[in-house]
Amino acid sequence: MPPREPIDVPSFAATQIALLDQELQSEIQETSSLIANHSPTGLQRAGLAITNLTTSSQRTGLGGKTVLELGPDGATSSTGELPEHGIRTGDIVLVAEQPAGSAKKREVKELERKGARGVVTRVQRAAVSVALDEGRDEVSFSGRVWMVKLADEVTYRRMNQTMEKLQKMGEAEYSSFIRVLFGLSSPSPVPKDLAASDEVGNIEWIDPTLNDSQKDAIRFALASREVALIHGPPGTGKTHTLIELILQMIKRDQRILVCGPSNISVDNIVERLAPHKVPILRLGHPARLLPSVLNHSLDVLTQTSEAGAIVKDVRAEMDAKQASIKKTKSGKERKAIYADLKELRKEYRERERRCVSNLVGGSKVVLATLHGAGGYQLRNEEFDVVIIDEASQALEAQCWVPLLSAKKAVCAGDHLQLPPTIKSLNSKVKATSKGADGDAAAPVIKGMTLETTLFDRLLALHGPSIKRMLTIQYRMHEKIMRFPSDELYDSRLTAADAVKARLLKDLDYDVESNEDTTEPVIFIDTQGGDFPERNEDDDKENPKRGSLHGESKSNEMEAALVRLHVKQLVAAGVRPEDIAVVTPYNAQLAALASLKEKFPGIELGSVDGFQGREKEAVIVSLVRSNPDGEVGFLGEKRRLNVAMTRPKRSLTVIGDSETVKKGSKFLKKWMEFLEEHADLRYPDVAEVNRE
Ligand SMILES: Nc1ncnc2c1ncn2[C@@H]1O[C@H](COP(=O)(O)OP(=O)(O)OP(=O)(O)O)[C@@H](O)[C@H]1O
Repeated sequence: MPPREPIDVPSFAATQIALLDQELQSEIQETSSLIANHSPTGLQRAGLAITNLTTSSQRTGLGGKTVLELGPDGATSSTGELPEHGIRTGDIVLVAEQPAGSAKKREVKELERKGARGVVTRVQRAAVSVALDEGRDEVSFSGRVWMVKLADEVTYRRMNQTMEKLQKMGEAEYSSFIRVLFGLSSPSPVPKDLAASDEVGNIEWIDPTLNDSQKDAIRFALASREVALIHGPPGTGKTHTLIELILQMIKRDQRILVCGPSNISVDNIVERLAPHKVPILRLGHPARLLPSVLNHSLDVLTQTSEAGAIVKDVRAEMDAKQASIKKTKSGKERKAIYADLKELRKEYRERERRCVSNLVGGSKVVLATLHGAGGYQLRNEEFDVVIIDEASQALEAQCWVPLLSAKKAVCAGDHLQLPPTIKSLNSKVKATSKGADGDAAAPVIKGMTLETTLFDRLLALHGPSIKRMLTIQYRMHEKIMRFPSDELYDSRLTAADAVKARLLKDLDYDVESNEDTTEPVIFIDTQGGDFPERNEDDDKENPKRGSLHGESKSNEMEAALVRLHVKQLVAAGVRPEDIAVVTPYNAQLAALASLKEKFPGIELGSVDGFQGREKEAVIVSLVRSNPDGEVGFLGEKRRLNVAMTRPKRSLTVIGDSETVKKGSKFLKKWMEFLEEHADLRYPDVAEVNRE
C-alpha cells in the first residue's frame, strides 16, 4: 500500500534511484544471460533479435547521427522480407557480425566491442534502420550481420537525472505543485458543485456528445489548481475526454504539454486533435511517429520552415562527405574528411537547435512521450499544465521527467489495470550510502516499489477527492461488463445504449445466428483433470540458462479447445480479424501459433500486450490446471481485469474452475459468476483429442 502520509522528497528520490538501479541491473543481467545462452535464431524466435541481415545503406540522420539500414540477406530470404521478429522502433540494439550457429558462449561485452550500438528508428517489412550511438561514424561488416535487443540504459539515465534533480532541490525551491504531490500541502479546494460554479459551470462544449461523467471530469480538471486524476475504466472514453480538456485549456489560453508513456499513446492524441485545427507540435523522431502525425512533427516542421532550409543544406553536405569516404583509399584524405564531418556535425546541431527553439517557443500545445519531454528541445520551457495519458502504465520517475517543470498536472489512467512491467519485483530496496554528490543520502523509504505508480500514490495520499471517474463505457455488452464493474468499479459502470446489447450476430456483415453468436459470455469449464497444464521451464538439464518464455506454462488440450471455438466462430461467419485469443502465458501463445496460419488475421496476444486494445470476440485461455490450485500470474486482479474487458460482443473464457477457484477470493467470485451467468459448457474430451 503506498503511503498516506507526507513523503520526504530527498528520501523519495533516493529510493527511486536505488530501485531504478536494481531494475536496470536486472534487465542487463537478463539480457546478458539470454544472449550468452541462446543461439541467434533462438533469440529471434523469442522476439529479441533479427538474424541474416546485410547493410543496405548508410546515411546521416537526425542530430547528425549515422543511420544504418539493414535488409534481409538475399541468400537466405526468398521473399525479400524480414523474418518474424519482435524488434520495435525505439529499442536499443547491438548490430554485429553474426556468429556461427554453433558458436559457444557469447559475452555481451565481447559482442559490443566488435559491433555497434544504436537505437532502432524505423521498422519496415523489408528493412530496419538503426541510428548508431555518437562516436560511430562508420562501420563495416564482412558477411552476415544480426541485431539483438539490449537493456535500455538511456531511459534509465534520464529518469535517474530527473530524480537527482529532485533530490538536490532545497525545500525553499518546492513549488506548491511539488508540495501537493508529496503531501506536504493539501490540494487547493475546488467548488463542491462544479456545474454551478462561476469559473467552470458554464462551459461551451466543443463536443456536445460528452456524457455527464466526462463533463464533470473536465470541469474538475479545469478547476483543480495543482493536480487532478481522471479515472477511466476500460472503454469509458478517457482519451475522448482529454481531447475536450485540451481544447478547453487552449480556449483559456493555457500552455500545455501532453505526454504519454509510449509513442502510440501520444500519436493517438495528436490524430484526434488534428481535425480541430489547433496548432500543435509533436516532439519525437519522425521514424517513430505514425505517418498521419508527421505534419505536426517538430522534425518535419524544422525541415519545411524557412530556417529549416539552412539546416537542410548542411545535411546534404554531410551526406556527400560521408559518401566520398567510400571512394577514398588514402588514409590521409579519409582523416581530413572525418575532421570536416566533425565540424559540419557541430554546425548542423547548432543550426538545428536554433530552429527548434524558435518552433517550440512559439507553440502552445506540445506533445511528447514522457521520456521525450526530457530532451534538449524542452529545456527551460514552461507550461501551465502537464497532461499525462495512461499515467497508470508509467513509472513514477518517468512521469517526473515532464512534471519537474510543471505548475499543474492532470493524469488520466486506470490503476485497476496493469501497471508498467517490472523485472526486479522481488528485490528489496537496499539502503544507499551515497547521495548524488557523494554526501550521505537521505534514508530510503522501506516498502516502496517501482510498481507503485504516481496515480496509485496520489490516490493513497489525497484520497478520492482528487479524482473523477468516467462511468459510461462504450465497448462491452452489458453482460461482459457486469463482473468487472461490480467487483472493481463499485458497480458504477453503465454500458452505453449503442453497445449494451450488441452481439456477434449483429455485426454489419453476414453472421449466422447460433449458440456461439447470440451469447455474450461463454465459459468452457475444463475441470476434472483431463486438461492438465504443462511446465515450460524448458531446459531441465540446464535450469540456469534462462528460459526464453520465462517460467511459462502451457496447456495443449486447452489450446485444442481454443482452436475448436475459433473454428466454430469462423464457420458462423465471424471474420478472423474480429477475433483475438489472449492468455497470460507466453508458452501458451506458442502452443496456439498454428491458428495464425490457418486463420490469417486472427490476433494472438498476451494479456499484458493486449492492454488498451479491443476486439469483437475475445477468447481467454487461462491455462492453469493442477491439483494444488496454483494460479501464479492469474492471481493478479489487474491482469484478469484487462483480459475480461477486451471484448465488445463476445467473451469466451476457457479454464479449469476447480483450480482457478482456489487461487484467490477474486478468482473464486469470478468462477462463481461465470457458473451462474455465462453459457456454461463442458468439453467433450474425445472430440478435443481428435483436434
Ligand atoms: N461521450 C461519448 N459518446 C459516444 N461515444 C463515446 C463517448 N466517449 C467516448 N466514446 C467512444 O468510446 C470509445 C472509447 O473511447 P476512447 O478511445 O477515448 O477510450 P479510452 O478510455 O481512452 O480507451 P481505453 O479503454 O482503451 O483506455 C471510442 O470509440 C469513442 O468514440
